[in-house]
Amino acid sequence: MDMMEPAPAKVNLHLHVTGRRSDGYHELDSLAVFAGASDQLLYRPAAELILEIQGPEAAALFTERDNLVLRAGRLLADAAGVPGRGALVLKKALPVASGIGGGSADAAAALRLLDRAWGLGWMASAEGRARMMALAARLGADVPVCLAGRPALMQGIGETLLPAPDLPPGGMVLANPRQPLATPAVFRAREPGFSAPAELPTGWHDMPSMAATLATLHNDLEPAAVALCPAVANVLVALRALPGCLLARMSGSGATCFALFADGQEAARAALQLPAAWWRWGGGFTAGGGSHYSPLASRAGA
Ligand SMILES: C[C@](O)(CO)[C@H](O)COP(=O)(O)OP(=O)(O)OC[C@H]1O[C@@H](n2ccc(N)nc2=O)[C@H](O)[C@@H]1O
Ligand SMILES: Nc1ncnc2c1ncn2[C@@H]1O[C@H](COP(=O)(O)OP(=O)(O)OP(=O)(O)O)[C@@H](O)[C@H]1O
Repeated sequence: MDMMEPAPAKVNLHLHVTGRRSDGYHELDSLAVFAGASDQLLYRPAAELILEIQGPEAAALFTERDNLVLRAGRLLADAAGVPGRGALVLKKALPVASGIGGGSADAAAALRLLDRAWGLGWMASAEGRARMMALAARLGADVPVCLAGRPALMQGIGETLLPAPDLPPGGMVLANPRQPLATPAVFRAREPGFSAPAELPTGWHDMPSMAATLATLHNDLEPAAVALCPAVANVLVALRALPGCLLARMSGSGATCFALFADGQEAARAALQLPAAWWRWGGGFTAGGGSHYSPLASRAGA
């Protein structure tokens, strides 16, 4: 019997670039949430660590020499001092290089799944979770939030996770014009200058009030992404024209954009009105997936 772990898409509701470190990485302030759109990772025992990739978005990874799932598995095996064996199947449903952290979600799912499969039990103790978080940060800036697997305010370069405001129920549409965008290129194309961190309330009771707050914020990578991939602007226009759309914005480094709706069923219906040539998804928020936990520090004033 296979073991399974979901790898849900991460969506940046706002993304302010607040500074730049001497090593070139950018400091961020970003409210990250998770959509129901998800990859899946399966495990069964095997003599060595191998990965098979299936699913509608698998082809983009067939030439990938160093899949993040295998990197995560090797890193965990080394850190835990175990042989690190298993046959993994990645069912890839999220578009690759699209600003919704698909690779990061897969790496985080691999850490959670192999922790269970290899009987390590790291995720069951605070000390083990801290060690796992450190491994996640070595795999990529988005991997810690994906390991946490629940809404969080990301700061630092992504390794500092603070509690998210209480989120209202609601719906989301995701749309991608099927053009990959490389994260480093988008950061490089950014106009110079920095934004202040967002000032967020402790929560929102309904989606219109959350959208009203978010409308005062922005994604600092959006202009650079539009310059590199003009189709992003078309996606934003199409999302804003959907009935019931409360706010539309790009996620992460793009090109995927999201739109917020009052409820999940309305979002699911709206997604079907977008061009079928795009990757599109509509539904509700999720608290994450699988064995998520909350390694979140406390937010000043929260
Ligand atoms: C833009 C976001 O998606 C927002 O959630 C993430 O910050 C990107 O996270 P990621 O794809 O996991 O990023 P990584 O794989 O760690 O880094 C890819 C490249 O993006 C740039 N990068 C990434 C994260 C960050 N805070 N500052 C950066 O400047 C760097 O050029 C880095 O070499
Ligand atoms: N399992 C994986 N899924 C997706 N990409 C992977 C995977 N393993 C390695 N990669 C590499 O990582 C790159 C970034 O992929 P990913 O889909 O995570 O980008 P992204 O959605 O823009 O991420 P982010 O929102 O974190 O910036 C890909 O171009 C690919 O070369």
